[in-house]
Amino acid sequence: MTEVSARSVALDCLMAVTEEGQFSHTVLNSAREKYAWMAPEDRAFFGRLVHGSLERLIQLDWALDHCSSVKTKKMKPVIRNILRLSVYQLLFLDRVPAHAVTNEAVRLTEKRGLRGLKGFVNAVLRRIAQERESLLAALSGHAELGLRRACPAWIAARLEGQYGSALAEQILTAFLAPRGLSVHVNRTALEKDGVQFPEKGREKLWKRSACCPDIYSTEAAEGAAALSYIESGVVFVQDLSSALAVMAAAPAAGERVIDLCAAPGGKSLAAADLMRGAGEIRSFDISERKLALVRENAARCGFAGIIHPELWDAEALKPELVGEADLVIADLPCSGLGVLGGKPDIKLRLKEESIAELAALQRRFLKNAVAYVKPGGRLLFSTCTITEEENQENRRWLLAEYPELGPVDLRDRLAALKGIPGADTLAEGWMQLLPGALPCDGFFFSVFQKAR
Ligand SMILES: C[S@@+](CC[C@H](N)C(=O)[O-])C[C@H]1O[C@@H](n2cnc3c(N)ncnc32)[C@H](O)[C@@H]1O
Repeated sequence: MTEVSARSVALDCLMAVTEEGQFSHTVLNSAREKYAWMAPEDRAFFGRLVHGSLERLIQLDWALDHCSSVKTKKMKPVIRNILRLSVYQLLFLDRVPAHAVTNEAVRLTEKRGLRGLKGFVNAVLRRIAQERESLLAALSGHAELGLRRACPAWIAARLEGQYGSALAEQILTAFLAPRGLSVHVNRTALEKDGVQFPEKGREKLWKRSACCPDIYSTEAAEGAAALSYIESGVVFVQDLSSALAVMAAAPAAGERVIDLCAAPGGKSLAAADLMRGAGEIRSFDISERKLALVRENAARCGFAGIIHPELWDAEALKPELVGEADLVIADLPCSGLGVLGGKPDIKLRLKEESIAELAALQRRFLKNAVAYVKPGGRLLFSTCTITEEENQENRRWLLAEYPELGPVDLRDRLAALKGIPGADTLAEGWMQLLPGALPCDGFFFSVFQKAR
């Protein structure tokens, strides 16, 4: 019975993302809060439905267009989304029998006041259930990479152009793989409070990263195993890629750090931990709402004394900070093509022309970032994307525009990455992490030192 409500919540979330343009993680977080009374498995179920339907949306619409007389574009939004949720279950989830999926979709159609379309919904879903195997075979063997791997054609073409067919396929396949939860251990808290992580008897739930000793991951559904650790600040949620970027910048105890675009605070937290809570981190962001998260995260992890969140536009220079920072972290807004696995709505939302606009925006932020670095200090420039324009081209631009910047050899700092595809550029001070090569997001980092 509660599963009916879970589907109804999933429908509301999917409508908010696809019809109103809201962000999936924001919509899902609010739904999880609002429906905290639901059984954990129902909350996990609506989360799975929304994430999966967005992740596979292109394939779901293709299957619907194949099996319905009315094309998805012409359907009423609520019907389109009821069908998407249902086709996702029919094609990609084994746990719910086809008749139950169809019955629930028909019931939902009636509940949403569209009684007259019950027959249509029923007929389309019955046909998709009947043709399931041939639809899946047609998708997985489709000549177009985008359809084969549930990604807009322009993104697939761009990745093929930049990385070649085999690597583009690897990247897009990795985005579709199930994701566990990755956390960064708060060594400062462990040392101070004598706490052990993972607790005795629960070690088997966690896998320590071979590339970064502070990162652990768990397969446990919805990260339930991690909740109490996160709440007590023993760990914080962080992908391996972000932890590697901060390790590359090597923040040290007592340093003055500026984190230019800090929210929700992941890099600031990792830096504060490597600094063992000693020094100063000015954590700027343009969003007051997101700065509240930095504040919350810092307090929970015991770093309120070192992390100082502040509302500031990275495009505006703070003259009193020019030449003051030992380290500037410029983890900049970007197209987000490296995190499609966790935020699948990016592939539905992003426009190709935004890539050039974002690359230009990054240069405006980087100009100020360079100014804050003191002689002999470091700059970390990173993004969670995998496009040449935003990453390598902006790195080359920095070196050409600011002769006082030089690359930092990162081989010793990230010795565990030796032999990993893409790690050969660490000697030049940068790396493009690609999903599939390592169990992490697609991410770019580059570290520079300013001449003394
Ligand atoms: C990639 S996220 C930063 C992630 C963060 N460094 C972390 O590790 O948790 C980019 C951030 O840039 C912020 N941002 C966007 N435009 C900005 C601006 N003009 N000035 C300052 N921050 C900005 C966004 O609010 C967002 O929080």
